[in-house]
Amino acid sequence: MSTTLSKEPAREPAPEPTGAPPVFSIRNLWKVFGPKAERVPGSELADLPADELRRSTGCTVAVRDVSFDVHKGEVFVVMGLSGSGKSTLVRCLTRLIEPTSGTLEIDGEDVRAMDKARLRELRRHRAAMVFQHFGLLPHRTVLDNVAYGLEIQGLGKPERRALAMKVVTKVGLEGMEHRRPAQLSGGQQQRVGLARALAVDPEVLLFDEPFSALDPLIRRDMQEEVIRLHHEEGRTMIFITHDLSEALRLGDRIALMRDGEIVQCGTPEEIVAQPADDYVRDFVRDVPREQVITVRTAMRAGGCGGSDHPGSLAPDTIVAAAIEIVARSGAAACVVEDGECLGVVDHENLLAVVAGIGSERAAVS
Ligand SMILES: Nc1ncnc2c1ncn2[C@@H]1O[C@H](COP(=O)(O)OP(=O)(O)OP(=O)(O)O)[C@@H](O)[C@H]1O
Repeated sequence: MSTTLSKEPAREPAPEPTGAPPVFSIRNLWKVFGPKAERVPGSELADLPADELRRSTGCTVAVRDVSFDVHKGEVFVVMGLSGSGKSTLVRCLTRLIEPTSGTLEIDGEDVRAMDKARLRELRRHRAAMVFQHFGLLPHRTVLDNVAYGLEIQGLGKPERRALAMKVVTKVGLEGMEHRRPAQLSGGQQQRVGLARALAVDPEVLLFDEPFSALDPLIRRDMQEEVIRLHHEEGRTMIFITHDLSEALRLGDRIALMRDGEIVQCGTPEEIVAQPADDYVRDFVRDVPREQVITVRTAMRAGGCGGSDHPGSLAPDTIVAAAIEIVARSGAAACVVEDGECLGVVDHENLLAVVAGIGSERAAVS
């Protein structure tokens, strides 16, 4: 799998959990499709190979005993190959697909116990979904498509149009608000889909492979748009993709799925530097490691012993940037945080990252 990444510096880390309940908290979640699905989770049937289970019971395990939290302000990416269970998992979060077993909370509230009205409220106000096929209404203008969710909420025409116009501007569609969807490019239509989800000001945005139908340049544009919006608003986002470079670019954390299970959940750096097993290792094999791994992982821990800290790199500096600095100065550089020297990087540590030697042993804090 070949991967290209931007040469942007390492992204700001996601906010640390504050002790507030996670936005989403998922424990031992299963989704089994088929007759009498509820007998499968946790039973011997669940251990059968997928083909055999299907033959003997007519059931398919799409999500298998999955647990994770999504924290406020985080971009959480669910990644995996086709059929690994990404869409099913994310649709279970708002019960667009009914989970078979497990617990599921949003802000500490039990989603599985919600009645129809509460669920509608959840989907409309709290967790809005942006789909790959944008589902725009063809006879409505851009503005009225964006205002659609507000109309459902019962907002009057002038208010909803004013609000929608603000969001249209935010996603860069100003001047196109009176066009109809057919008069827009695919990328512009996707922006309308994004604006429509943003207009209801949801606590969480759920993206289901929203950009996979777009050509690579427009796709890149939209990824940057999402990063920009996230920086501006700090909104919690859950993003499905099967594209590794998209996951690495967007995710604060990535859950990598295989056959319905999460095989590893961690920061892009953890996944690239410390793959949990051979499957993940193979998945990330072609990632340009120097653009994901930081000097915090690459450094030889322990202060330099001096006080002027030559080079003085922040711990989240990516190795690619550190290589340039060390190569220019011809000397080792210190990794410094709050005036304290955490360690030193030199040619040898930095080259080891590029070569994929040793960093799996290093701790990623
Ligand atoms: N309604 C359904 N009935 C039976 N099996 C289903 C149903 N929906 C999904 N599946 C199966 O569940 C598994 C996971 O599917 P899912 O669509 O969640 O995967 P995905 O990772 O999102 O794939 P893709 O990237 O192709 O969309 C697959 O084996 C799929 O065939």
